[in-house]
Amino acid sequence: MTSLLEVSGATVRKGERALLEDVSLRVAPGDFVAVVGPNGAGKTTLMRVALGLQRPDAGRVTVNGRDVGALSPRERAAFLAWLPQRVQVSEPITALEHVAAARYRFKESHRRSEESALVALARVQAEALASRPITELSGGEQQRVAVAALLAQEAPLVLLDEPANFLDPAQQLELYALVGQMWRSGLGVLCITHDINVLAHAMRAGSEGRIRVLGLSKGRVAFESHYDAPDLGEHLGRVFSVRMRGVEVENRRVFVGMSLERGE
Ligand SMILES: Nc1ncnc2c1ncn2[C@@H]1O[C@H](COP(=O)(O)OP(=O)(O)OP(=O)(O)O)[C@@H](O)[C@H]1O
Repeated sequence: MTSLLEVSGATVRKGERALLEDVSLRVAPGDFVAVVGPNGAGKTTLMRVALGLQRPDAGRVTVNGRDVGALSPRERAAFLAWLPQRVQVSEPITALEHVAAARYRFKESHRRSEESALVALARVQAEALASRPITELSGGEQQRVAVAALLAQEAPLVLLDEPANFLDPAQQLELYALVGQMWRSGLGVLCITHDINVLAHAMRAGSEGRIRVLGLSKGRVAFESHYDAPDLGEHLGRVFSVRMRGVEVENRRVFVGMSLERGE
């Protein structure tokens, strides 16, 4: 399948420093690409570059074959939907209005947008939140509404920037289970996280090998692998400067970090 999103040799500099150096990746519908790396590795910079919010100093980003910078917001919204760490809404609009607004690229009546928004809210079991002001929802409820907005946008690729960062374990699990459903329904997922274990909630036994993992360190690609690769723990350990071991828990592979000293 063609890669709808292609980042080729992206480099971002701030003064003498390279925040991103020659990073490439491709995401097609049905792909799941996880970008992992420690704080400051350049993950969010890569996300901003992929979304066209930051122009790389070198390299290129294309969406459906066109330079991302040449796309209007409406055109870009037809291909890429973005789930940030936290919903940024200062106006007390309702959850329904928020989700309906994600359909702005469609030329349709307000009523039609709201009908589609209700369907999207129902898909994430959040119909009961429809008339609640979004500013009054808990972090987990807001992220569920944000996932409904992603669905309502009907874009073939979703970009997630550590969307579970502020959520408790139960809410994290729920959010990534939803992401897994979206992936299985055929969407392409580019997911940035410093905690690889959240991905275990998105996959089903047997699908680990389909999750590509790109490790970033100091702005560079440190490794490219798959979730089921035997040496993934070693790769992760190297970029996070710990020892990492993959262990099976209830048929899922998770990674446990241990200090370097105790192993030596
Ligand atoms: N506008 C900026 N000016 C200068 N340095 C910046 C700017 N934005 C980011 N940086 C630096 O670039 C590096 C990469 O930042 P980035 O936010 O992409 O990392 P990250 O991997 O997403 O980190 P985290 O996991 O902490 O969110 C960091 O060292 C950061 O301090």
